[in-house]
Amino acid sequence: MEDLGLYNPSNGIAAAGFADVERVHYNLSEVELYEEAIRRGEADLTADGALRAITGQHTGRSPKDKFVVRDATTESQIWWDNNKPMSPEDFERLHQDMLAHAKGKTLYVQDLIGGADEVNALPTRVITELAWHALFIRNLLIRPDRDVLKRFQQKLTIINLPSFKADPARHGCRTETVIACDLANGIVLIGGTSYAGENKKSVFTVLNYLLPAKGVMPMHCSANVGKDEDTAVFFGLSGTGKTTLSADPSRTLIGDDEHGWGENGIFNFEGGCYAKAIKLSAEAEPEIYAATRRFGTVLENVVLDENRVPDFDDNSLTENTRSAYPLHFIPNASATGLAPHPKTIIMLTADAFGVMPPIAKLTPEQAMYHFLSGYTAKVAGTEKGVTEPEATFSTCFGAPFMPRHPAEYGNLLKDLIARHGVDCWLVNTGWTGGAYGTGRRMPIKATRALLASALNGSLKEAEFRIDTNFGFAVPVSVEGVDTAILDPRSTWTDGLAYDNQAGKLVSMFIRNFEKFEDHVDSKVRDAAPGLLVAAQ
Ligand SMILES: Nc1ncnc2c1ncn2[C@@H]1O[C@H](COP(=O)(O)OP(=O)(O)O)[C@@H](O)[C@H]1O
Ligand SMILES: C=C(OP(=O)(O)O)C(=O)O
Ligand SMILES: [Mn+2]
Repeated sequence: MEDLGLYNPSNGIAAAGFADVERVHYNLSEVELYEEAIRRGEADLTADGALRAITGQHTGRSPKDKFVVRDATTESQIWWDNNKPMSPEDFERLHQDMLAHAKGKTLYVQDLIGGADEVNALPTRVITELAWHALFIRNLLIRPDRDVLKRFQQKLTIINLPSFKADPARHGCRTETVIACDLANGIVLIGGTSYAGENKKSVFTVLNYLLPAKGVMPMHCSANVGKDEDTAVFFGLSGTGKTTLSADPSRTLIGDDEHGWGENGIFNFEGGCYAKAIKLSAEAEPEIYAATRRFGTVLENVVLDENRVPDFDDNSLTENTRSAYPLHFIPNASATGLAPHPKTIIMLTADAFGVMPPIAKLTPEQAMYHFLSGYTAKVAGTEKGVTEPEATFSTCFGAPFMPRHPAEYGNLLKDLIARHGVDCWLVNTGWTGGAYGTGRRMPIKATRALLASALNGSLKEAEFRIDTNFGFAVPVSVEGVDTAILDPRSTWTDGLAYDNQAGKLVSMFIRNFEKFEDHVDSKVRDAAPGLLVAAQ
């Protein structure tokens, strides 16, 4: 039975090949989705009125199970070294099998928009098996007005059936879990995982494919804007602080994760945030904490106590606990998702080796070098006994979401930085006083103080030293910040151990960059770390 409500029947999901489903709910409201999710036993109400769901086996994304259809359109467009191909035949079989799997099921449809900029907006229909996924994606994307819904025409369709198990022999995938992107036809199929983040990052992947063709730079970054219309964007891999640091009471939040940069400035792709909830504290992150403890928010894998109060310190389900809420749950969020051309670019890294300074000024060439490198370090925190951090180089600070060659994104960014005279900084939100295991995480307070002076322009006037390992400029003292942390070597008890660790990290950068050397000019190659030391 199709409950078409506001809909022109020609745009029901029957037209997309679904037949004999038990029921389809179109664009249910938050309250209705709560009722559905709780009635069906998918989720629980928390003491604060949030909706809590547990995802089981998958508590994070499955990048190894993500595929892009390789056809005549995508063949020459995609960076195949980084994207796994799927044949159109395998995709079609997967599609048909998922449509068959949906028979007899209740489905939830949300018609939403990816992209706050009207010209670049991607109307997206998300068809889910789980009511709580429908609420998640409704919180995360842009919710069109009711009158827009009446004439909604999707350009992207996401079908997400967590109970569907893919068959590697039949569908050309790797495991029972699959995220298959047909970029030419605007269809994403998700099966075998209920981690909600796959939904939002699928929209991001499609926009990362579409926008460069229009000369628009898609970015894995958060963004906010100050009173003087001074926009800042914060690039960074997962866990580096995009969401945490973009929530700033003195600035208007544009978005916490994905933006485009076009002719008129930047625009959010989304209409909501997806914050990490592990160890969330009211003191360090008051806005996110408040947004997390209220009606409408979806909590993912957060443990509740016997009174259904969230315990943010409990990592027994995963380290990657999440809170998903609409943008307006942050008090000073933008209503439009639009902001002027950035004045400042921050590249965030969580360096678990404790080598990088808490902030460094980058030349445009160094910015390009670090953008293409995309360095952060993962800590093996969830595995017992493992204390060694692991370096990650994920180009454009988001390799799993980039269908095109990094040089395409790099060239777009390089031109934008030059055209708008943007100041670029590298910020280490990772370890200080030693590597992970010995040192401690950079205090959020210190990071915020350094960012404040970078964004208000005063930091540019500071005295700088040139870092002998990385060649970038590091401030010697900053008002309101403990001078000692500005020089990471001095925070280690053993200076030679620092030099040794720094040398290892420099080598990792150099080895990683080899694949980009033919794609950049000599000035960017010369921005590599270690060269300064060698020249001395
Ligand atoms: N100095 C710091 N700067 C930013 N985040 C920090 C810092 N120290 C600890 N954190 C924690 O690290 C995590 C950063 O995660 P988040 O902002 O969600 O990253 P992203 O959005 O880039 O994935 C949060 O849990 C935050 O509390
Ligand atoms: C949603 C995600 O992004 P981030 O951790 O950057 O917030 C994710 O990696 O699943
Ligand atoms: Mn985030």
